[in-house]
Amino acid sequence: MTTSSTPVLTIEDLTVVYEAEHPVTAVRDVSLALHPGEILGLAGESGCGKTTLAYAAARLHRPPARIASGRITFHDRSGEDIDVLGLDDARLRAFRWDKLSMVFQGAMNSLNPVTTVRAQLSDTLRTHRPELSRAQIRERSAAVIERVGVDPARLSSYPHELSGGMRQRVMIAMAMLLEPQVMIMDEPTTALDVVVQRDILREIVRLRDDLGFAVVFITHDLPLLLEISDRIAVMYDGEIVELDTAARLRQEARHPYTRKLLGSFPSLSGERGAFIRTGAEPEERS
Ligand SMILES: Nc1ncnc2c1ncn2[C@@H]1O[C@H](COP(=O)(O)OP(=O)(O)OP(=O)(O)O)[C@@H](O)[C@H]1O
Repeated sequence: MTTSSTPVLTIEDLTVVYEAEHPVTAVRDVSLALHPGEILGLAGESGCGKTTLAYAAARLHRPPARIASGRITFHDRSGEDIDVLGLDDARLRAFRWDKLSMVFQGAMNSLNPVTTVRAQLSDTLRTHRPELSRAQIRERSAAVIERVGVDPARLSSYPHELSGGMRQRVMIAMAMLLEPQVMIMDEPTTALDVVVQRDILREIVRLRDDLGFAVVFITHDLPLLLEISDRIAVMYDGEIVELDTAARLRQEARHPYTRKLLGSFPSLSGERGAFIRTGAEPEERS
């Protein structure tokens, strides 16, 4: 997918510290530009700071995490530049889900167990789109649930009546509901079995193609990340040490850590997208 030159989100010199007894600088001077419609993969070993960066970008970090310095700017399609770190609580609530949304690992468990899928979707729509009529809310809820491959009859279901895969799809529908320009996905399918993961990932790529939102995608599955990402940022000890297209990283990774990371997957010469397009299993992807 080609990317336009004006980013949708820019992160500049972001530093995030956990103010524990021994403070940990989990994200160090990170700068990043996310372009409209691109899938940016975030790779790196456990503990390198991926989740901290993702949470901070959505301003979802909680104490002891503190943003020590940096700027996050959302370049809205309306032309307005939004200073994300400067938003007050009310504006932040309006910003989240609407402009930028998140799907985290296990997000499916954050669905409210005592309300139906329909009620959860319509609550969000009523809050953020008060101008919509009841009929429009019903229509939109059915359309979004269908888009993520769930039968709209399921709108009347409670979360416990759905499989894990379906619940995670509902969370993706929630994240897409207001047509945000950026979605941050941290291990969105990790808790699911491989076949369901593949179906959902294929769906995410297709939806991105249709709707044009940008995605920051975090997974430990490097082969998968290489296939679905337009560019990959490699993090090491809180810093982004390399950022390039998946193809170029495969051929000419400069940083020793990236080479080590790629070297640990000897069969990574497969054509990008084969897994998503054909559903080939990892061992067939050589
Ligand atoms: N609540 C916390 N208090 C103190 N340190 C923390 C806290 N949460 C995370 N850290 C530290 O911050 C660093 C980055 O953690 P983070 O979870 O962002 O890494 P990650 O790359 O997402 O790891 P994983 O891939 O395992 O999810 C690690 O050193 C971790 O120990």
